[in-house]
Formats: sequence, structure tokens, C-alpha cells
Amino acid sequence: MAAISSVVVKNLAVERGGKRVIHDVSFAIKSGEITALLGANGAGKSSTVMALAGVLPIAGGRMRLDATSLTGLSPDRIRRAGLALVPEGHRVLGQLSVEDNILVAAFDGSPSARREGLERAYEIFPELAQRKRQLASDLSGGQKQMVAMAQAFIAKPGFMVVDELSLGLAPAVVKRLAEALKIAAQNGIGVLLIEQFANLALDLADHAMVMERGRLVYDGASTTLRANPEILHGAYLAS
Ligand SMILES: Nc1ncnc2c1ncn2[C@@H]1O[C@H](COP(=O)(O)OP(=O)(O)OP(=O)(O)O)[C@@H](O)[C@H]1O
Repeated sequence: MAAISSVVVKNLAVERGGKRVIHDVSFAIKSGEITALLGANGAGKSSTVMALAGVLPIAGGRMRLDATSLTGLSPDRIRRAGLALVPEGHRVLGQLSVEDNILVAAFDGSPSARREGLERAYEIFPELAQRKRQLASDLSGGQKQMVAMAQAFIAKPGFMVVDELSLGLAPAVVKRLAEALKIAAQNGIGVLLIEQFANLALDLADHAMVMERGRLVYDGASTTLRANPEILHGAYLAS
């Protein structure tokens, strides 16, 4: 079995618009596991993962992927170090084909690595292989989210951070995307999932974390959180 890899965040602080929105957040996520990050609107989930992916600057703390420090690195360097972000809102380049959208994410790979990456992405999402020549702007919301996830897969990441899997998507599509995350975890990828529907996230996740007003208020097994719904209710009511 492959060695366990981990992303470790220590004492993270983030400011937005001059205001501290993330306070002293520490956690670790492991390869081969799905970790759900839950909390009410505005609790700080997106700010946390955007800081982890290098998209937002940090005001304090440090982050590493195994022995590699991610603190202060650009989003591109963090992606190359092995942490891929699937951003909220199914962003694609509408005027490019589906295949070119996926390949854009692997621009720095060798031709053979790009081909292998494409094959991997099409194995996970055969519906994209059928539409590879289509313009991305013609895709449904669910298919766009698949492209965004395929862009993460092609980079062969150790870790994938998914910001809002189900946003605006039909339940059948969400089920399909959830299966892809399970496959990713079975293949040894560590997944950090932000999801507004706590039940969906807890069904998928091994490990769960709950944020409340910029702080981490739960970090443990998802089964424990399911057995103690008052923890989640408290967090959702507090914000
Ligand atoms: N662009 C911004 N400028 C200033 N403050 C922001 C900005 N975006 C978010 N915030 C503030 O940062 C805090 C954390 O928001 P964040 O979006 O990280 O929470 P969240 O848990 O991801 O919520 P949501 O599910 O609504 O995205 C909130 O107080 C929010 O008002």
C-alpha cells in the first residue's frame, strides 16, 4: 500500500476586506480519505480552502503537504506540489472545446502525461469523452462541473479540494459527481469537500470538520458527527 500522505494546516489566519475572517484554524487531511468541511454561510469554509490553494493570502499560520511547505506559494506552485482546487461555480472556458478545457490544466505536462491524464479523466467521466469536441459553453451545469473536476484529475494531484460540489445541480448529477470523488479517494487522492448539504457530505466523508464564525468547532469522524446532530445544528444556528 502507498504511504499515507497528508496536508497539515497550522494556526491559519485570513483577512478579507481588512477584517479577520479565519482565526487560528488547524487541521490535517489524509490521502485516500474524503474530509467534509461543513458550516453555515459565511462560516469561513471558502476562505479556508482558498487560502490553502494560495488564491487568498494568509495573515498567519503555515501549511504543508508532507515535507513541502505550501505557505506563501502561488496557486500554480501549490497545484504543482500536488494540491488541486476545483473552484465553486463550474468555471470553464466557454469558447474552448471540452477536451481543450481539460488539457489547459495540464499545460506543463509532457505530451504522454497529458494523454494519460486525458484517458484517466475520460475513464472517470465517459460523458465528457462523448462530448470532447463540443464547446464548453454548450454543456449543462453538471457537465461543466465534471470538466472542472477533470481539470483537477488531469494534474494527478495528491489532494483535491472541491468547493461546493452540488451548487445548483440536480440530485442525479450530484450523485454522479459524488461517485467520482469516491473513486478519487479509492485511488489514494485526499479529498477536502465543502458542501452545503451536510447529509450528502457526511454520507461520502470519512472525516468531518465544522466551522463556526471563522473557527473550527469540530474535527473528527463523520460517523460521530452523524450520531450527534446537535453539534451541526449548533454551528448552523450560531452563524
Ligand atoms: N470578497 C470578500 N471581501 C470581504 N469579506 C468577505 C469576502 N468574501 C467573504 N467575506 C467574508 O468572509 C467571511 C467568511 O466567508 P466565506 O465565504 O469564507 O464563508 P463560507 O463558509 O464559505 O460561506 P459560503 O457558503 O456562503 O461561501 C464572511 O464573514 C464573509 O462575509
